[in-house]
Amino acid sequence: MGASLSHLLPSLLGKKEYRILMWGLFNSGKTTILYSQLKNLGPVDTVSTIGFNVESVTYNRDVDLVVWDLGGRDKLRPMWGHYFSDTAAIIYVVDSTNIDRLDNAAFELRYLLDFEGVRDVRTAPLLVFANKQDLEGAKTPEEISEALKLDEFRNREWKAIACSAVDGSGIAEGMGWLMQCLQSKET
Ligand SMILES: Nc1nc2c(ncn2[C@@H]2O[C@H](COP(=O)(O)OP(=O)(O)OP(=O)(O)O)[C@@H](O)[C@H]2O)c(=O)[nH]1
Ligand SMILES: [Mg+2]
Repeated sequence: MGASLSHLLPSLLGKKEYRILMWGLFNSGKTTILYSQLKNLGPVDTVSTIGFNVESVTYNRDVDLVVWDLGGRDKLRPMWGHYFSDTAAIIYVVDSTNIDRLDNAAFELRYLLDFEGVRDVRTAPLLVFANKQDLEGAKTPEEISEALKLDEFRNREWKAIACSAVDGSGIAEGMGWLMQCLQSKET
């Protein structure tokens, strides 16, 4: 009862609520982005996520987000269809310093986007966070876009943005782009 009322409250107040799915290889920085930056909790110690985290995030006065952070090691992929209905947008997080795993990151991104039965994900805008830019050797968002072959995605809006989950750079820019995509879809 409490949960369903709290779910209804934003729409009763005229607030928009968007469900956002965040994924990427393990250790890419998803949980750090969620708690340190989106929930604004400051530095956090994370452990590799088993299953998922789901959190409500107040984006601004008019918009709430429900962010699903799926563990990169998740063995529960057959269950994905249960989480994804009404997904408005996807955030894909990449460790920009881990060049050896970029091919794998490209493969796993397609696995997610092709996932059967995930109707809304087929057109949802895609924000790629090229994370860990505070570390030496981080690839640029252009290099990450190329490695992930993002220009193959012709039927959805996408953008790669440099960020650091540790110092917060780029997070607001990325989320701002995503919100613009979502709001322009509605007008
Ligand atoms: N230097 C630096 N370290 C980061 C950054 N983002 C995350 N980390 C570190 O990378 C490690 C993994 O971060 P997590 O947020 O747990 O990664 P995850 O993507 O949630 O991993 P899984 O839950 O296993 O899928 C942690 O030690 C973080 O402190 C970043 O932007 N810069
Ligand atoms: Mg995690």
